Amino acid sequence: MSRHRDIRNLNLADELDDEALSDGGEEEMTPEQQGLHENTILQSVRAELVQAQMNDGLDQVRLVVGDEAQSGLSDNAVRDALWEYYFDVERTIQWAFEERDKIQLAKERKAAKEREKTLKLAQRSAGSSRAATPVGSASKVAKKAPSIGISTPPRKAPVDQQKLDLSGLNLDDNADKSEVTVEEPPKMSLSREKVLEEARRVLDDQEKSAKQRVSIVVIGHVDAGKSTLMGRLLYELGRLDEKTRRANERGSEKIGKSSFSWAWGLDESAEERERGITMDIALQSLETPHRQITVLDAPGHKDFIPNMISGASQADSALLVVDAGVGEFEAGFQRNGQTREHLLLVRSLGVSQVIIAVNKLDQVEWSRSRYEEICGELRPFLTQSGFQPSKTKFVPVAAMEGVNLVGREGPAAAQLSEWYNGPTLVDLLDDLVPPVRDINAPTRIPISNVFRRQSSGVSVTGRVCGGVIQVGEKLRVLPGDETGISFAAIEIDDQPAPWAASGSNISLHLVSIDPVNVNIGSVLCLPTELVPLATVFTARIVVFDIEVPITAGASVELFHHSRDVPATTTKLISIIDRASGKVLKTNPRVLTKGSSAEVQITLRSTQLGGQSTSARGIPLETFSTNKDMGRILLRRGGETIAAGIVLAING
Ligand SMILES: Nc1nc2c(ncn2[C@@H]2O[C@H](COP(=O)(O)OP(=O)(O)OP(=O)(O)O)[C@@H](O)[C@H]2O)c(=O)[nH]1
Repeated sequence: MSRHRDIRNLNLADELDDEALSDGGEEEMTPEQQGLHENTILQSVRAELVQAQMNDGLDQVRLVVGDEAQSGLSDNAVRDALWEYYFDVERTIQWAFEERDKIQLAKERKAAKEREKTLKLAQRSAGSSRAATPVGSASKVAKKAPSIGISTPPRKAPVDQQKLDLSGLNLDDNADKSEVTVEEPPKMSLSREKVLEEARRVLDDQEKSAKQRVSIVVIGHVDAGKSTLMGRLLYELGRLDEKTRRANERGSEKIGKSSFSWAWGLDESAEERERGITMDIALQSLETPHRQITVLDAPGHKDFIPNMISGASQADSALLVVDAGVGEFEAGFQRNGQTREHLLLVRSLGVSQVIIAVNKLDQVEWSRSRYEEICGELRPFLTQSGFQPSKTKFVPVAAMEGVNLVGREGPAAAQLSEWYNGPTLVDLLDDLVPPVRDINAPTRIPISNVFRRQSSGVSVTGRVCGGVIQVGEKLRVLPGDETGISFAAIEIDDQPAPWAASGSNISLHLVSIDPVNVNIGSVLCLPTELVPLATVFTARIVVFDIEVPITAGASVELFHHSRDVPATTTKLISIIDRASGKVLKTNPRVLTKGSSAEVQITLRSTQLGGQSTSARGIPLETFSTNKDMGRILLRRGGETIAAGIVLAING
């Protein structure tokens, strides 16, 4: 039986051969870019594995566990076995990442020690009685973290770095000659009360006069035109300069993908550009007359739904892009299409306002009836999914030609102008309702991305889900027992800020921390206001349109912000009437589609290298304590089966 690709046998030289894609391929990658590039490759390997597994996974598992008829195993048992297998693959890859990071860290520590030794020797031999200036002290400004997502286009790697087993992940001794600095945390400039006061004042002022901040996740079926739309919009609003646009045009033409040139404004990794699909969340910011908008461009392909969930959990609102093409809209909207799944997911994650851009109208000759047909199909589904009609807005667009994004001038828009005189996309974006910011709540920052640095510290991105933080403040990272970590810089939309309040999408540079303990899905909080760690909890869930019912003891994948872990629905407690909240049935045997239920969920232990490791608690809170921290999703076999809220932490 063909097992999954063993990543230790991958030929990185082949994987990295992206000369044709890189703009200025003769330049060597910086170690930071090399690290990002390797991450991109591992992510794509993971995607490939999942895809291969989903394609022939059931057959493969049948080979292992035996044909159903012979073994007497039920379909459910086979599916569970498949999921065990899937998690095994996931853990192996995770393990490779962690090994790479550990080795990198050990090297950094060694280099730092050697540096310290050399400094001491130098001082002694100079006979100086002065203390050495600490290297990389507060005055030495940390190098800017790469912006969020895989946004630095990788350069071609030198050939001798292009080998992969674990040593090929850029771990050989000669690979790292970068200077290692030890940064000291800066001091807090204001007391906590003062920061809260200032935050309140600034947010009030913003509400009255300045631009208010909102974040939006761009969702929709694969190839609907999400990245093209955002790339073109960035250009129209002056956020993408002419030079970059031309470079993207030339680059995409060179590899025969000229129709993706606008998408290159957001899809920046070589893998994404080569395949013509978005794989990870790309983060950008743009301004409309009254809004400062953080844009999270999500992947449409079903293999990357976990990344899409991570993006959606950081957003206040959604922009759904649908393809008006005949058969294309229908493909996205059918059962299992991502138009449906994405809408359900974002609503379950708390997003209540959505703009629907009906795209590629140029392909249907600007047909008004096609536009109205699509709006008519979507409206009832939006209402059923829990979106209020007043919070759903439709807009006809053609992303490639830039029609009705900021205006409707020029011949390309003439046919649309004959029947449409409503708002443009920018008008609707400018009207988005900003989030309610609970700045008095305990500080919570679920980490959505981690950038380990060649020097000291680690940069993370995430959304503040409650409270306020300021530069220099001590934080705790959970899970883990690392206390007293601190951060040297905050960025909001790539701009440095002294503090950040609930609802902001931020990038933080953490110092005085062992980077091994900072992972995607970890939560940062104040040491005085810890988040509970849960391995068992009770949740109220709504079951999606599934074919195989949920049973007690079923294996599921639990999603919470950017984390996904294996879990089991250990108890089906009751079926609830959605409208009245009354218990309809206790201890049901199964949960079928559309039902609302209370269940107990237990995190599962994992198998790594043949050994079972017990489940580690994840930072979780009840929905009544913090809405953003108390939402979960359940997936199985690559399908989202339920969404829910946490009612109680049981252990
Ligand atoms: N004719 C026409 N084609 C478009 C338009 N917008 C996008 N496309 C094409 O649709 C294809 C997919 O565009 P992308 O922007 O990559 O789609 P996406 O939704 O971001 O794709 P994923 O993120 O991978 O799901 C590309 O070939 C685009 O050129 C449009 O307005 N008109």
